[in-house]
Amino acid sequence: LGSGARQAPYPPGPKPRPIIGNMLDFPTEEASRTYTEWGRQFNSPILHVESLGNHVVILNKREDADELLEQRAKLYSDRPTVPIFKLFGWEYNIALMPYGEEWRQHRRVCQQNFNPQAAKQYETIQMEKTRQLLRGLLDAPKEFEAHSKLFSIGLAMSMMYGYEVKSIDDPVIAVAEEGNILAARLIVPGGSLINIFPFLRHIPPWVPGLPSRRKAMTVRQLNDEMMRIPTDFVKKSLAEGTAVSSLVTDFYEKKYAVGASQEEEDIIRNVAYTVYGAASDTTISSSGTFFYQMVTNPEIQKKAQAELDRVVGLRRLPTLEDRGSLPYIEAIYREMLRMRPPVPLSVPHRSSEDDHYKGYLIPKGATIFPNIWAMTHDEEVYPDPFTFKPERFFDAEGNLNNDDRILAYGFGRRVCVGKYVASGSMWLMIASVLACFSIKKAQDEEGNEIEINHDYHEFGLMRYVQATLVFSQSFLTFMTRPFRIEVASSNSNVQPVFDLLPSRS
Ligand code: HEM
Repeated sequence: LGSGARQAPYPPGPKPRPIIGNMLDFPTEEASRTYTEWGRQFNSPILHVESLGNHVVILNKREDADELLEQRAKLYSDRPTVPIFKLFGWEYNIALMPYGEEWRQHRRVCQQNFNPQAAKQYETIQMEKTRQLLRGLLDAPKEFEAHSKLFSIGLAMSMMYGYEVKSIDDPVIAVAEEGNILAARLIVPGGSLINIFPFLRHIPPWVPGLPSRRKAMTVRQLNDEMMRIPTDFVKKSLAEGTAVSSLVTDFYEKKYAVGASQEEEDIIRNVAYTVYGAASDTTISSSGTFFYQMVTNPEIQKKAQAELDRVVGLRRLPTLEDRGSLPYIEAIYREMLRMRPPVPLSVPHRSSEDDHYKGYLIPKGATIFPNIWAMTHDEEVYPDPFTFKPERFFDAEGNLNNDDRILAYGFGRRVCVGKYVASGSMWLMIASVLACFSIKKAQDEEGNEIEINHDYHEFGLMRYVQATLVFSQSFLTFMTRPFRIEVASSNSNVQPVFDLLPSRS
């Protein structure tokens, strides 16, 4: 700019302090809510904070996210990255790859394997894992958290590696969990400022809140293990002739038969590794939301069960083929991801050029957070946003409305590439659990319901129902829906639904 020209202002936000700018303003928890509050405070859906040349732009409205991240995707499809990612081994994670040829190649392989048509190949696994979940809930209802974890991680491991996770003590889970916990803590502002302020990596490791070198090394090791263990498993099972079809198995089969380049092999390894991380945590978070919303909304459960009984009947379990005829279950799925998007600030994008929007300057290199949570709690779009109300997805005639874009999956060219697979898994889980169980609060000795804790917590980029505290195990009960048993015993032609479930090994 010439000396006389005035640069367009940055979007509004908290006033920067001298030298450190907004360093102290970055929320350390509940970031999505804080940014929503800022939106009201500064009367702007677009916000800006900055410290030492690191710019962060927050988009609280869907229109702005659509305009920038979708219409102007060319400028907004990069990811913020810092050198320490490499130290962690995160350069293999597709969700974190810079926008460019390498990412494009990986994304293409994802699209080939997870597009709506290809997603159907996972239906058998989705059925199997859902039935294992039902069986687990039936046999050991108090351990429902463990079952839900096993379901989520088991799905990803089966789809990617044909690896059957038998229990949550499986070493593969332990490794992934530790890695995820560390990773999640490190990649959000507040979780670790290092992402926003790369210079912080020069600060001594004993400074609280900063990942130490040791932690970084641990992440790296866990990461390597996460890739190695299941890949070795696939190779071994192919050699032994016990391999089960999966993304990685199918690749090696092809490689051994007709050959494949090292580059292809690396891409498949990275896809499987990324999906394992990307699919597990999001699914755990959503199942937590599901159990929580169902126990707090018994009348919604009843309505859903009435639909299931009417459409599916009592003789069988729902399948993905029923999806089109179960609109209320669909609405529960939409509402679940609206109320509690598992990744409330999405995965940040990065602007690759200076851009001008609505009179503001969005500088090159800015970290862009689409605040999904703010968008799905926008009163103008979703009146009474804090109430769980599947009915909001129906029109006046009682048909599902066309609000089927699930914002929880993000935006633009970086939108969740696994969303069709995720959608199938979530839907099937909801329909199946509700077909078989009524989820209720537990009762104390006097028969009074034990109140559950309503807290959610934000953890890294993720949002969970606070596991042990909230759902302290005995606080939920899973009542098998009695009529199924009754019907079964009064009519010998009807096979009890639970007999259809695999027994627990
Ligand atoms: C309820 C479940 C899920 C939710 C809510 C979710 C959400 C998200 C979000 C918000 C992003 C970032 C989007 C953006 O940058 O704007 C993302 C990226 C991604 N997701 Fe998912 N996800 C889910 C399940 C899955 C599953 C099952 C898979 C794989 C089968 C998957 C694979 C990926 C990958 C590979 C990326 C990186 C995309 C890229 O950077 O190009 N996700 N997901």
